[in-house]
Amino acid sequence: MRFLVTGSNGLVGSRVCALLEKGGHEVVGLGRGPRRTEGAYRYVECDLTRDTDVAAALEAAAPEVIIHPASMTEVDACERDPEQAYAANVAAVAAVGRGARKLGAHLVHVSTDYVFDGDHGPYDEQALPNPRGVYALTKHMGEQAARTFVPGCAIARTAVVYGWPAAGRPNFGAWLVGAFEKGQQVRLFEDQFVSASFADSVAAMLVELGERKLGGIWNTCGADVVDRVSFGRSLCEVFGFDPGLITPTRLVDMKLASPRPLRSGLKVDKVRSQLRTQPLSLSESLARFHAAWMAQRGA
Ligand SMILES: NC(=O)C1=CN([C@@H]2O[C@H](COP(=O)(O)OP(=O)(O)OC[C@H]3O[C@@H](n4cnc5c(N)ncnc54)[C@H](OP(=O)(O)O)[C@@H]3O)[C@@H](O)[C@H]2O)C=CC1
Ligand SMILES: Cc1cn([C@H]2C[C@H](O)[C@@H](COP(=O)(O)OP(=O)(O)O[C@H]3O[C@@H](C)C(=O)[C@@H](O)[C@H]3O)O2)c(=O)[nH]c1=O
Repeated sequence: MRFLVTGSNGLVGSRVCALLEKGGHEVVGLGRGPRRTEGAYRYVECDLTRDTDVAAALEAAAPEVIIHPASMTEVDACERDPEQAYAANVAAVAAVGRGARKLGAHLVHVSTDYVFDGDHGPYDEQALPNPRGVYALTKHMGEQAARTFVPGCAIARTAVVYGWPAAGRPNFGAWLVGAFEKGQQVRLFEDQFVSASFADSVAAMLVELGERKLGGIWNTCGADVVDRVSFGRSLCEVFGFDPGLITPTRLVDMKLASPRPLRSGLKVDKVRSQLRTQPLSLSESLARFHAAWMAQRGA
């Protein structure tokens, strides 16, 4: 099948491209600026906030399926720059959706657990979003934009994605490993509960949604809901780092620009029962994360 993947320089997009290539699919990766990932798949430079460029790139690639992870993902930067956040997380989705509609392509749109307020998580696919903060609001609007142009699209919500090697912005897991390796103290939120997700596993679920052209909402994330301190301590155990480097703190004490959901987390019963790709437990995810880290160090 012919796939087009946006955000191919990013964490999720790079994994999706690699997996599709491995699966024998024809892949076009779309990214902003020069290519920053390996692989034999075709790379096309495209700023998704430029409607006419998006239309032209999609038409030229003529994909059967589009997987759309590209997004402005720095939560606090979105809060400070709503114009940019709207352009990347809403208008760009509309542009991709319009192109998909014109081509009759299936669309797998990638979204987030942050569409929920985090008052009563974990959430299943039926739960009603109540976004707080600019990143969350724009991601929620992005979901509506995708559904407006491609009613049969898949909305794949994921959460706290981490992986090695880190592509795109520094991810939570890679950031922790970097700090612990240097013996640096980190302050971790003890009161935010999340479905942390291993990037390769998320990519595998997105690929299955694309290959099977499934529509509707899907929680494509890790199987366990965990607070950030427990995640850090589990990571220390698997990697052999000192858990004493973790100072538990409350999210509110970090005085971040954007609000974040506290009791978040996504339920994975639907994915478990309907996808062949099964969500990974935290311990399996961390074991794979560690293996990838060791492999890159040549160990
Ligand atoms: N990472 C996480 O913890 C989570 C992510 N998600 C969602 O998953 C998806 C993938 O995230 P992830 O891979 O981790 O994020 P990354 O930040 O690693 O990748 C996002 C990519 O989108 C690209 N991009 C942003 N704006 C544009 C634009 N205007 N034109 C073209 N490309 C653009 C970025 O390009 P550039 O490199 O040039 O900036 C980057 O390569 C996103 O939709 C995100 O909302 C959901 C929950 C958690
Ligand atoms: C989690 C955490 C982060 N930090 C720092 C690291 C980093 O500089 C900054 C933000 O961290 P994170 O990126 O992990 O947190 P955050 O930006 O909230 O992560 C979110 O990203 C978006 C894309 C999503 O969709 C969400 O699911 C979620 O993964 O705060 C701490 O100091 N302590 C902590 O406990």
